[in-house]
Amino acid sequence: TSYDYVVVGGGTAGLTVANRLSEDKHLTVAVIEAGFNAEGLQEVFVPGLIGTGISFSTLNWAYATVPQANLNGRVLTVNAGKALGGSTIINSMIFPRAEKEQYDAWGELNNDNTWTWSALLPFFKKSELFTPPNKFQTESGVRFLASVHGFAGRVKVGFPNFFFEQSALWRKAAEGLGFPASPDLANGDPHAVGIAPNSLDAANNTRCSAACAYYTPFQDRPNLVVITNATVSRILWNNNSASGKLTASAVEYLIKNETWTVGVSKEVVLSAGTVGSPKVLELSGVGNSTILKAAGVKPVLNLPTVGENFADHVHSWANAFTKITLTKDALLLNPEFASAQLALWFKNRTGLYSAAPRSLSIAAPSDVFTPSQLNTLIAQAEANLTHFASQFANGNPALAKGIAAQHSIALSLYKRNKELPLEMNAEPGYSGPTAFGARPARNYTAINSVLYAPLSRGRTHIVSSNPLTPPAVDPAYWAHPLDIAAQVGGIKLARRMLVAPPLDSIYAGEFEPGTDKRTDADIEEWLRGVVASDNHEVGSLSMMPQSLGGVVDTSLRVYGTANVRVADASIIPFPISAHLSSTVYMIGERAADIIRGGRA
Ligand SMILES: Cc1cc2nc3c(=O)[nH]c(=O)nc-3n(C[C@H](O)[C@H](O)[C@H](O)COP(=O)(O)OP(=O)(O)OC[C@H]3O[C@@H](n4cnc5c(N)ncnc54)[C@H](O)[C@@H]3O)c2cc1C
Repeated sequence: TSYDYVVVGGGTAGLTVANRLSEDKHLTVAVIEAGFNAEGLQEVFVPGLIGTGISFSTLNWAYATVPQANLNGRVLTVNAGKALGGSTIINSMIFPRAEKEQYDAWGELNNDNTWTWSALLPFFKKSELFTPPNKFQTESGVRFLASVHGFAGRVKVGFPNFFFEQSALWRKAAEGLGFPASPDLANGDPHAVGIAPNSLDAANNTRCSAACAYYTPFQDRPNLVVITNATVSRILWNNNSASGKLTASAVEYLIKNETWTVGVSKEVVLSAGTVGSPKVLELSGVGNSTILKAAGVKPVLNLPTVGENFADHVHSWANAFTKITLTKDALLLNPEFASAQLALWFKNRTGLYSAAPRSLSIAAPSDVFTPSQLNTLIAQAEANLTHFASQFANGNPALAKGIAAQHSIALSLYKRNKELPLEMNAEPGYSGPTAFGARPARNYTAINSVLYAPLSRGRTHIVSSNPLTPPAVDPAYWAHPLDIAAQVGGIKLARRMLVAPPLDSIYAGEFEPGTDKRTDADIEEWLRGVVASDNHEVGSLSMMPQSLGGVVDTSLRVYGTANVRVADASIIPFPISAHLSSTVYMIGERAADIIRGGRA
């Protein structure tokens, strides 16, 4: 069999592209997905069951990193969904957007004004089916701007039916510390505090994943075929291409141990995610020839930056005991209460399980550093710019220029107080590194502090020609001093928040990092032992000019190939100040529009 388009990976962007291409009845589209359709599992569709059941065990690639040199040699886990719908099956459903300036910087890096906030906003809207807040939600603090949302798209976006009291106290505390109240965290100006929209079907309070949005309602389309439980091993190439460029002719995949192939008459779209997509390219012979040969793969096209420029957000926390008893901890502390709440959710879609997180704020440098600290940090980063850019580029001179260009943009945004280094979000219950049984059995308030603008860059590469062998993922966390300073600053800001009025009214003492961690050095040392991936990996097949070490052009086509494009988080050139899924849907919409010649 042969299809016009074969999409590798039925995740966030993959299903978006497949859906939009198959709107044209004359096109045939196949999606090949390693996981299964998990839409019917309650741990998937009930918002408050995020992370429970088999979410994190089975529906998860759980990529292990190589030991992290700057984090005491620890091996961390980068989670990524393995199911139809990809990471939107297991993610936290938080659905804001990054700041305008960062999308504009994609255009600046690529000298292409079709990749800017204003050019991309229509594609954000196209993906979205937004339900405005009802009276209860508005009274509970939800605010929104109709002008930035889409009302006829596919991904259902709305707000939960339950709001924790401590989250409201935290939002007021953040406002007291100078964060503006956000009119809408998807408006491109997220230096503010507010309640983020969720990828949630407001009509019945269920998760809306990429499968819910772009597959389930369209599964009867005769020209759309989805093959699940099928792991793509490689792209097969046509030897005598007229264009002189590498041309995909088929895609090979494994079901159990059996090998299958499917023909491609137009294009392959790689949507296997930031770790999965470079893996498939490398297994297909496209990448750094030295790395491929070492893994036992015959090089077909030397494109040395495949898998490089990898970056991820870094998660940390500060938490305190709280006087409030209606927290997420109550569900763990009291199983009977938890059963009653779950029954309540099934009965009328309310209660603690109806709430996906979360109230959040995005901090600017001025919230984290004093002016003199910031000046010193920026001066040091500028002085060492070429040093770090070439260190992170793994010996590739073009990529060194690309990373230097990314760092210059980030630092100039830092100077204008426009780079947003940290997300601070309030967790109405424990969030931190200590397991349930190992911490005091109490109620908590936690502030997650997530490094959003890391300058560190790492890589992901295959180590074997066996498609079932996981790649070596090296995010190189904390390889840049500004990243460390920002993350330490985030913990100090989280501590200030925990005791700021009116949140101080429920404060019952700090648990973590703990009052013995007093100096910056104490905090830094503690963080090295506990920080985690925020599962927001980007950049491994970056959209940048080839002269800057990019892998895809602004049509998302892999350099040197005639008919292979990439649509997923791997094309995002540098980390952005938001949870990623809304941006990845936008990329999927844009990719389909480009493929259909802007006629969609
Ligand atoms: C635990 C967690 C929490 C998160 N929380 C949030 C959040 O609250 N809000 C938010 O906006 N973002 C969140 N994110 C991030 C966001 O969900 C992802 O960045 C985004 O969904 C990635 O989209 P993608 O299309 O790049 O990849 P994915 O959606 O991961 O899709 C890749 C797909 O390819 C498949 N695949 C991979 N390799 C192969 C292969 N060889 N053959 C066949 N199929 C393959 C995978 O199984 C998967 O279905 C979270 C992510 C995780 C993991």
